[in-house]
Amino acid sequence: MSPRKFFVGGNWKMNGSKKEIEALVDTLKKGVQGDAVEVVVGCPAIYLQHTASILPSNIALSAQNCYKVSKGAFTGEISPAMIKDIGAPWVILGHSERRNVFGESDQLTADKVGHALSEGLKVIACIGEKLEEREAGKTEQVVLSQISALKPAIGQNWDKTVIAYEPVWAIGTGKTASPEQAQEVHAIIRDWLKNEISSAVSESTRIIYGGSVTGANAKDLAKKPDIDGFLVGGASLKPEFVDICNSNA
Ligand SMILES: O=C(COP(=O)(O)O)NO
Repeated sequence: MSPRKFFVGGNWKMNGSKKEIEALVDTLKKGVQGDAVEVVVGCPAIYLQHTASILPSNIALSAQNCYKVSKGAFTGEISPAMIKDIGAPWVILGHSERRNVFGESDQLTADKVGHALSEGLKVIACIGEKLEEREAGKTEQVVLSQISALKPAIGQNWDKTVIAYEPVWAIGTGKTASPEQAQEVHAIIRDWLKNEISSAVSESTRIIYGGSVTGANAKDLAKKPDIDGFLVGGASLKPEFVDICNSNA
């Protein structure tokens, strides 16, 4: 079990409607009591303002992406300033779908992370290897390369950053990393934080797991000492998300 405050993020991705979000928030209101767990929900940008208006105070709102500057001729993009303006304190950045579907590089991800933090947002920064990289024995090399690229952007803002380890081969596939597989990589990340940043940052930074987390497998994953919570996709749209939020109890 982790000594850090448990953190569960829901990543709704490109799903939902005003009606569906209202129903989901109602379920969360009834199931997620108090603030023993830090719960954050990431909704599509178009619904951020509406969701901000109906979320209870113990659940925080996150955007799923943003650009690397505050304003300008970037059609279709949103900025950290806009996300803050509508009352969302968090943003998810570097998700594997941004990297692999939309071609976002380590550098662009770092630029976005640095700008979002400089604008006062808190960041869930995602890293994770592809199946072929794991099968080639490159998991540690890939994951540490990705987090190293974020180091200058995060700077002194590790207290506003959560690291999400999301193996690409586990996202949306139903093939969850085993607790042992996830713990092994989380421990590698924790060691990197200690050696590259500081012991204090290593001890305090939440490292959360994402990739086919469900109400059924969350408890076993949560028992591992370096798994500090989850970033949940599909299951965050279902009532079982409440079970995942309560999985470290
Ligand atoms: O992308 C994910 C995980 O998605 P799933 O839970 O659907 O595998 N989190 O950001």
